[in-house]
Amino acid sequence: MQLNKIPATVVTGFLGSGKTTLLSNVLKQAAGKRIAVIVNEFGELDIDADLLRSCPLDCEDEGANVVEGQDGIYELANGCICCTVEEEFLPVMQQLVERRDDIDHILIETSGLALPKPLVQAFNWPEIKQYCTVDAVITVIDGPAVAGGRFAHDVDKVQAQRLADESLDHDPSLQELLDDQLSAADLVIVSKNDLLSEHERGQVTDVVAKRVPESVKTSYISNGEAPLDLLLGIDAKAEERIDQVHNHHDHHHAHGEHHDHAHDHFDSFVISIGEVDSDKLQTILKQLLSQHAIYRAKGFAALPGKPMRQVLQAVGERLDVHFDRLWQAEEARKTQLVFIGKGIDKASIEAELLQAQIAETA
Ligand SMILES: Nc1nc2c(ncn2[C@@H]2O[C@H](COP(=O)(O)OP(=O)(O)OP(=O)(O)O)[C@@H](O)[C@H]2O)c(=O)[nH]1
Repeated sequence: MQLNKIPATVVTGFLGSGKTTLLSNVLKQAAGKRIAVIVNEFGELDIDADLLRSCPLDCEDEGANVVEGQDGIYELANGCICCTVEEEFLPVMQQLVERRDDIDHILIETSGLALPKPLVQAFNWPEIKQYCTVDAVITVIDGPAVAGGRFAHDVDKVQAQRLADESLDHDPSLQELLDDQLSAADLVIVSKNDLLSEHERGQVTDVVAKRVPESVKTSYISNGEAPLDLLLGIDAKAEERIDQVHNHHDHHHAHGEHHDHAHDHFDSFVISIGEVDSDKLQTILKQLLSQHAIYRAKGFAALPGKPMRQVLQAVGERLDVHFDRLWQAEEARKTQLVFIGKGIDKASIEAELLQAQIAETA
């Protein structure tokens, strides 16, 4: 009898495209399923794992059983999973394989700068292949960003002309990442459908159609809300044909040589300051987002006298802010934000943000 392999779903997509939002919805819906989650972050702070763990106030506690031990969420922070397959990903997969009787499904969120191919190829390593299969590579793309020509300059001529003047948006490495992340897709999820007009939806459809075969389904979703049977149980066995998928970055990975990888050209740092004035912080952040090539900023803010922690999420120039949960007794109340971008300077960004810090009173 053939051994039932554990299905693993690889969720990939650029910084801020909506991967964590999608995962968190899967976990909410997957009642009774025992799911192990591997979250990989490019920055040094594992904010996504923290967000997936944090239970909102209205949490009804009826979602998936995230598998026991390390609470089932494995964090691979500080690096890109596609470059640390052997050192970081494989050992975690080996741990999961040992616990295979307790696991129904594995969900893997790659960092926004990761290429899915090397990760999927790792499923052909004998230690993994015997017990696991890639159920699907799900590529999440940010609908409004793609329609706005942020990645692909074939969106439309007027946009392309406008973008030609904006160095922030005119970045060929982003197009390569989009191509490479889409080339491995078994399912394409276009996120932020709520922000798309009919015309923009058509633009996104055109961009996707040029990059994936017709057999690959595309779904438009809002706030990660997709039915579970759309996302899980696709049974694509993606590892079996991943070697045929062509990537811009193939040669960099071919001989374990990662030095000129696309994401080497991105800067990432964490800024940690004290309690802040929220309005001031948001004003400063918005200014920074419009002036610098910051692709992603996210983290938490501590506000004086507020028992709740504030989450800040910036994607491109859009900033979302909400309170997610109470600060816990053992946590230091501080404001911590990770920045990922190009040519961005930690000292100058920190100096700006410090203007929002509340002076400590003795
Ligand atoms: N309006 C809207 N916002 C969304 C949607 N999906 C995600 N967002 C927001 O987009 C931001 C980024 O979402 P995440 O789910 O954290 O994106 P991610 O791909 O996990 O980001 P990284 O892990 O940093 O690459 C957050 O502020 C989300 O609330 C959506 O469908 N509609």
